[in-house]
This record gives sequence, C-alpha cells and structure tokens, in this order.
Amino acid sequence: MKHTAPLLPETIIERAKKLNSTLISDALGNTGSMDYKVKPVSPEFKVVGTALTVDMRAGDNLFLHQGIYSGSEGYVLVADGKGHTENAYLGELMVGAAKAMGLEGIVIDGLVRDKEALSEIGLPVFAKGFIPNGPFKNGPGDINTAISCAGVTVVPGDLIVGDADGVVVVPKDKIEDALTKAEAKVTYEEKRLQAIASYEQLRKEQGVSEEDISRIAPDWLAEKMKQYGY
Ligand SMILES: O=C([O-])CC(=O)C(=O)O
Ligand SMILES: [Mg+2]
Repeated sequence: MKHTAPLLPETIIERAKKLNSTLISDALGNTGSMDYKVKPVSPEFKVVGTALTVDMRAGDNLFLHQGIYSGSEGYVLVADGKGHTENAYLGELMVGAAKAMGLEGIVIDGLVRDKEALSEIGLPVFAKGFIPNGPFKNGPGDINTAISCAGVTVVPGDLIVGDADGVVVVPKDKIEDALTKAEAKVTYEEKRLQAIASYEQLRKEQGVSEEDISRIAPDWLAEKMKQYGY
C-alpha cells in the first residue's frame, strides 16, 4: 500500500478555485485535458482538489471502494477505468459514501450509473457516460500510484480542476507557474471582454467603420495575418 500524497496548500486551492479548466489548460500550453468524453454528470458540477489515484482492472471497482475509504476532505479521487464501456464503476451508494467521507469529487475514465441520484447527491462526479450494468469486485488494482487516466498522466498530489468543459490535470511541479499564467490570462480576458462589449455598443449607437476593427480584434491578429496577405 502506498501513502496518500499530502494535500496541496490551501492558498493553491483557493487560487485554482477562482480560475477554471480552460484558463489552466491555456496556461499549460493547450495541454492537460483528459479525453473530451470525461464530463460532469451534471453541468454545474465543479471540482478543485489534490489527486488521490486509483488504478482498476477494466470493469472491476474493488480498488475504487477501497480508495473512497482512503480519502478525506481536499482529495479528488481519480480512477483509471481503462475507458471500459460495459460496466459502470460506481453508483449512488459509492458516491454517497464518498461525500460522507468528505472527498471533493470523483473522476473516472469509464462509465457510472444512477445518473439522477448522482445529480441530486451533488458530489461532483466526472465520467464518460452511463450504463446500468454493475461492476465486478475482485481486483486487482492499486491506490496512490501514477496512472494514465483518459489520456493524461496523473501522479498522486497533482492538482485536479474540473468543470463543465472537462477535467484538467496540473503536474505538481507546474502548479505555481500554471496558476500565475492563468491569473494573467484572466486580466487579459477581462480587458478583451470590455473591448468586445464597447465595440458592440459603439456599433449600435454610432455605427463603425473598417478602422474601428482594431477596437475589437485582438492585438496579435493583424500581425499574424500579414503572411497571408491581409
Ligand atoms: O455496485 C457497486 O459497487 C456500485 C453501485 O452500484 C453503487 O455504488 O451504488
Ligand atoms: Mg448501486
């Protein structure tokens, strides 16, 4: 049995909660996202926390059960279900237990069941879809080892950020840099949103001409388009 990685500092978690999956992926150079099929069971679900990993045999959730009772507040269970599509890895009982244990959420490369109950319980669960078939419970599997989950490497202790767009994994040694870059992107995007809104107002109230395009288009566009003769 391997030890659970220490929780990421609360300052890191609070900063990440003010961001979202897309800003963080931008900060990682358009990387970090799990397969696009991994989505929240309910679109309003969001999760930020420290990865606690589970490796499972395809279609078998024995180690996911154990993982739930190894967890506590601050951790997101990230389980490699090998993209298996014939059995669900969890349902309302396990999600209820995970919530009772204080876990922040569960991310699975695979399917789940009891969709309506999962939406009501409210613990953010991210998965590739739903199927009524239940899982086997024989193992083998592992807890707190490096896994590959839906196309991304997850090491225990990594930062997990999930929302309506999907799930992004930030390797431990890149967290500080990624958060700093994502925070700078927030400032940039706020300015862009303002420019876009002012242009719309100007167009409706006074009308605009071709020169006014520089008021709405991003600064880098004209320079990049020169090579194409624009
Ligand atoms: O059978 C299982 O292990 C999963 C399940 O149905 C539940 O959590 O409700
Ligand atoms: Mg059940």
